Amino acid sequence: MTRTPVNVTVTGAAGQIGYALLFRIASGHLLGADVPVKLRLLEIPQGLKAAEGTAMELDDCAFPLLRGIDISDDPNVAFDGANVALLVGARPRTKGMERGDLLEANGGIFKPQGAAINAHAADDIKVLVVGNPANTNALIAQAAAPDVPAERFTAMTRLDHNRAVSQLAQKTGTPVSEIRKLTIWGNHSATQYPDIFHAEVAGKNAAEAVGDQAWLADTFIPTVAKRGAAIIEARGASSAASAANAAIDHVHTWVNGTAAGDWTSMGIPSDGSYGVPEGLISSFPVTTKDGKYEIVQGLEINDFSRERIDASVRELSEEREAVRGLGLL
Ligand SMILES: NC(=O)c1ccc[n+]([C@@H]2O[C@H](COP(=O)([O-])OP(=O)(O)OC[C@H]3O[C@@H](n4cnc5c(N)ncnc54)[C@H](O)[C@@H]3O)[C@@H](O)[C@H]2O)c1
Ligand SMILES: O=C(O)C[C@H](O)C(=O)O
Repeated sequence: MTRTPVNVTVTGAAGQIGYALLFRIASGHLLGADVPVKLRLLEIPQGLKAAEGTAMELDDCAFPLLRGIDISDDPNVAFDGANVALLVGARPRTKGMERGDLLEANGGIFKPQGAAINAHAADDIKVLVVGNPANTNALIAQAAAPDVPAERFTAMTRLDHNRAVSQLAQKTGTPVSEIRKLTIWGNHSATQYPDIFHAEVAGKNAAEAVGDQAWLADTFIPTVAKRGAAIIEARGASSAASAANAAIDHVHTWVNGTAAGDWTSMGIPSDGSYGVPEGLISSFPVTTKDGKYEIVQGLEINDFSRERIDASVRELSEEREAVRGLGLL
């Protein structure tokens, strides 16, 4: 039986991340090797021509799973019937800029997009916000979509998760495939907290395997938390291929499930777990199954972790207040 194609809307399709992302969606990495997709690309008017060029290249790949590409500068058209929405289009951070500086510039983009999702997306819509500041942009879009279940709006911390896995693998001389149960808590920003106290390296507790508190506090955490800025400094542009890869991982895991004995990190609306105020879109350890996620419960949080989780969550609360003040919530 031929499966109905899944409509995947990508905003900012002509940008750097878009260019790295679209080809992988079309080749089956987002949803699975047997799932046909239709791409709906949203750009601003100045980006339409470049999006058309990318669409020509997508055609030229003759991807068997790609069943159509529509391009629009109207969110009401681009989100019509969307099953998955990847909100990438935003203004990227440039050298010396903190993510907070972007709140006002990008807030205006996510409110109308949330409203268009509310009015036109399919009932099973799943939204991933990549554009920064991702957690608070997701909150803005969610607030503008009162008819969509709040938990369908998520923000990307999978890139941070993958960065942390890689750093830990390198430190312990272990393959990435042997690292499990790592957690990113809080905001996708320099305050995020990559937590290895419950992680495992080849089945052993990661903090014990590392056995080096100074490395954890002074090297690992800052390296992961400031990796985005380090990439901007080195490349002169923000991370693109690794961000696209993380977006693929986030949605693939959400739809297809986490492996037994492991979890992942997602920015999701808090239900109050671990003392994170309800409603903030904060990163948590989650397991996924049948297209739904659940926060991993019952983890013991030591003082070192508590302090860092609280600091990042405080920043999220401040961002929420700031966008409230701007009338975006
Ligand atoms: N969450 C993460 O881990 C993570 C990682 C890397 C980058 N990012 C963020 O992703 C975003 C995109 O990065 P990029 O490198 O692709 O930037 P880019 O500037 O190359 O591309 C952004 C694209 O978005 C388009 N755009 C702007 N406003 C739009 C709107 N209202 N509707 C549709 N399209 C719109 C632009 O025309 C442009 O083509 C940035 O905010 C960046 O900071 C997030
Ligand atoms: O840090 C940035 O501004 C880009 C992105 O969010 C990243 O983490 O690479």
